[in-house]
Parts: sequence; C-alpha cells; structure tokens
Amino acid sequence: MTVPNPARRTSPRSDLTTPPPDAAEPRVDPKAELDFSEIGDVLGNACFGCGPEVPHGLRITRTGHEGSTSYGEFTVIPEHQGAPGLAHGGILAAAMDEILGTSAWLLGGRYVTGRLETDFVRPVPVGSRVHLTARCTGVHGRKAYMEGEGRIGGPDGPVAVRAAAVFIEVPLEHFTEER
Ligand SMILES: CCCCCCCCCCCCCCCC(=O)SCCNC(=O)CCNC(=O)[C@H](O)C(C)(C)COP(=O)(O)OP(=O)(O)OC[C@H]1O[C@@H](n2cnc3c(N)ncnc32)[C@H](O)[C@@H]1OP(=O)(O)O
Repeated sequence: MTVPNPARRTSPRSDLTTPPPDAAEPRVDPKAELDFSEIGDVLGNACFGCGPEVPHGLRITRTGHEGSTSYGEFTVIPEHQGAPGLAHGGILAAAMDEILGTSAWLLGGRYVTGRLETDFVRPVPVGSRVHLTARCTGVHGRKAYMEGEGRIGGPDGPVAVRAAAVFIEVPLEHFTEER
C-alpha cells in the first residue's frame, strides 16, 4: 500500500476555503441542535448520503456532535468501488460533503455546498468503516467555512481523506422553486 508522504501539505484548504481574517466564530443554533437527531425526517430519508434505506447509498450514521464539530460513520460496500477493491474517490468526496453539511446544519441556516476541496491521502479498501469528522472554521456573511477528515481503522486511525469547503446560506425557495 502507498505510504503517504509526510511532507505533503496537511490541509486541503485553498484561499477560497480559508475564512477571511474578519470571519466570525461559528455559533451553534440551539434549535438546529435540537433537530439534529431528526435530520433524517427533514430529508425524507431519500438522501444518498444518509438515507438509511437508499439502495447503494452511503447510509452515513450521525453519531453525535460537540459544538459545530459533528461525527459520522459509514461502511464502504462493493457498490462504492472504483479501482478493484478500493473506494471510488467520488464516494469519499460525497461522504465528506455529507458530514460537512451536517456541521453547517448545526449553524441554523439552510446551507448548500458551493465549493468542495478534497485530498485523498490513502486508499480505502472496500469493507472499511470510515469515521467522519467535520467542523466550521468561520462564518462570513452567507458563507460558512468548513473542514473535516475521514479516518479508517477506528476513530483515531490514520486519515484517509480530508476536505475543506465553503457552504452558502440560501433561502427556502432554493429547495422549493420549480426549475
Ligand atoms: C442540502 C442541504 C439541505 C438542508 C437540509 C438539512 C441538511 C442536513 C444535513 C445534510 C447534509 C447534506 C450535505 C450535502 C450538501 C449538498 O450537496 S448541497 C448540493 C450541491 N450544491 C448545490 O447544488 C449548490 C448549487 N449552487 C447554487 O445554487 C449557487 O451557486 C449558490 C451556491 C447558492 C450561490 O449562488 P448565489 O446565492 O447567487 O450566491 P452568490 O451571490 O453567487 O455568492 C454568495 C457568496 O458566496 C460566494 N460563493 C459562491 N459560490 C462559491 C464557490 N463555489 N466557492 C467559493 N465561494 C463561493 C460568493 O463569492 C459570495 O461571496 P461574497 O461576495 O458574499 O463574499
């Protein structure tokens, strides 16, 4: 298996996903926190990332949060394969999108992913349990800056994937208007 180069940069952030100096500290909305366990109900269980019965979906389980830092897990199944025996990179990016979106949800607004940057640090074998963590690093206007990682071999195992993102707050009409 390829050994990650320790000299490689340790953050996937570009300038676009780095909060500006005047960004505000993230504040968890107590209402969003209360709804945290009911996100599945909000999404109607059809979400590719977290729908518990979506065929071949990621079926990410949200395992808890501390402040805006949220935790989740999923198992890479054969249908998530890219190269033989290994998770497809797009699947790992989708998993990061989901957990980053969960932390954005805790801020209380309706956020969508504007930009998602991903570093694939080590291959993830099919059958792996991936432990996901995400946090908000700052809020600036409608933009929430997010970062996180996915580990294999346990919650404290080596990092396999890192991501940074900008989520943009949108009005309800974003989801309801006809297109
Ligand atoms: C889905 C959630 C449902 C909620 C239910 C509960 C959820 C519970 C957890 C579930 C977790 C799910 C996690 C999956 C989350 C997705 O996967 S969401 C789906 C993927 N994303 C999309 O479909 C978004 C598609 N894009 C768009 O609709 C529009 O481009 C956007 C993002 C709304 C922005 O358009 P806009 O409203 O016209 O905003 P705009 O004025 O252009 O930009 C506003 C600011 O954002 C900045 N910005 C805009 N785009 C970018 C960008 N790509 N990069 C950097 N900055 C940007 C602008 O520079 C601007 O900055 P300032 O000038 O204010 O400093």
